[in-house]
Amino acid sequence: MKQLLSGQNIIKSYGVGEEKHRVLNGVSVTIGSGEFVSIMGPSGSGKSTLLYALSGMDGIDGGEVSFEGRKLSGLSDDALSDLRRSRMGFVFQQPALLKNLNLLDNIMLPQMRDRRRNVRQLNQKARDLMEQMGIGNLAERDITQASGGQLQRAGICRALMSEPEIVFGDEPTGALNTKTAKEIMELFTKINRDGIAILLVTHDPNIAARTERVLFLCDGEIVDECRLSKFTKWDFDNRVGEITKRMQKIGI
Ligand SMILES: Nc1ncnc2c1ncn2[C@@H]1O[C@H](COP(=O)(O)OP(=O)(O)OP(=O)(O)O)[C@@H](O)[C@H]1O
Repeated sequence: MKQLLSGQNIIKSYGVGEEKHRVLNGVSVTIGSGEFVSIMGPSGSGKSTLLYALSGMDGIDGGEVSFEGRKLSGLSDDALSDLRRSRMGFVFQQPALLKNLNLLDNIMLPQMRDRRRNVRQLNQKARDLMEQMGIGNLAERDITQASGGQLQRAGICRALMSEPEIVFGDEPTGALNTKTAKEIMELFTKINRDGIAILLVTHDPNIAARTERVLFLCDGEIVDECRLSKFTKWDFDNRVGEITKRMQKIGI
C-alpha cells in the first residue's frame, strides 16, 4: 500500500514556563492511501492534538509530518492552506455551518476561494454529493431546520467537495444518537470504498470497529495498535470485543 501520510516522532506541547506540558511525546504514525484508521485513547490523551498535527492544522514542536512525500514544515502558510483545502477534508463533531446560508451554499462555500472551479461546476458537484449522502432533497433547507444527522451529512459533503485523498474526522459521530451514528459510519465506509483514506478520532468501540486499524494513544504515546482486517466484515461483535479488551488493557 502506498504511503499517504506520515508523522515521525511528533512532539507537541501546550502552555509556557511552568504551565508547559507535553501532549504528544514522540508519536510516529503512517497512513496508507485508502486506509481507514481510528485513534482511541482516554480523554486528554492527545487524540485531537494528533489529528490536527497530522493534518497540518496545528504546528508541532518537534518531528516531521509528510503528506504525499512532501514535508509540511517546508511549505509556506499559503501552500499549506492550499494543500489542506485541495487534498484533505475535515469533519468535526459539530459541522459548524453558517446560519445565514442554506445547506447547499454551506457545502460550496469553502471551495469558492478556488478560482479554478466555476460556480456552476461547484453547484453541480455539491448537489451530486448531497444526493449520494442522502440529503439530495435538502439543498435549499435552512440549517436551523435540519437534524443533527442531516447537518453531519452536509458536513461530510463539504469535506468531499475537493475530492480529497484523506478525510480527517474529530469525533464525527460524537453528538449523534446510535442509529444516526451508524448511518454516518456507513457513509464513511462508502467513501472509503471509493478509495479515500479516513482517519477518525473516537471514544466508541462500535465506531472504531468499523475501521481497519485502531491506534491507541495514552499520555501522548501510541501504546497499542489493533489491525481488524483479519476479521471478516460480518463478525462485528468480535471486532468490538477485541477493541474493548485493548481499551481495558490501557485503562480506558
Ligand atoms: N489549545 C490548547 N491549549 C492548551 N492546552 C490544550 C489545547 N488543546 C488541548 N490542550 C490540552 O492538551 C491535552 C490533550 O488534548 P486533546 O484535545 O488532544 O485530547 P483528546 O485525547 O482529544 O481529549 P478528549 O477525548 O477529551 O477530546 C489536554 O490536556 C488538553 O487540555
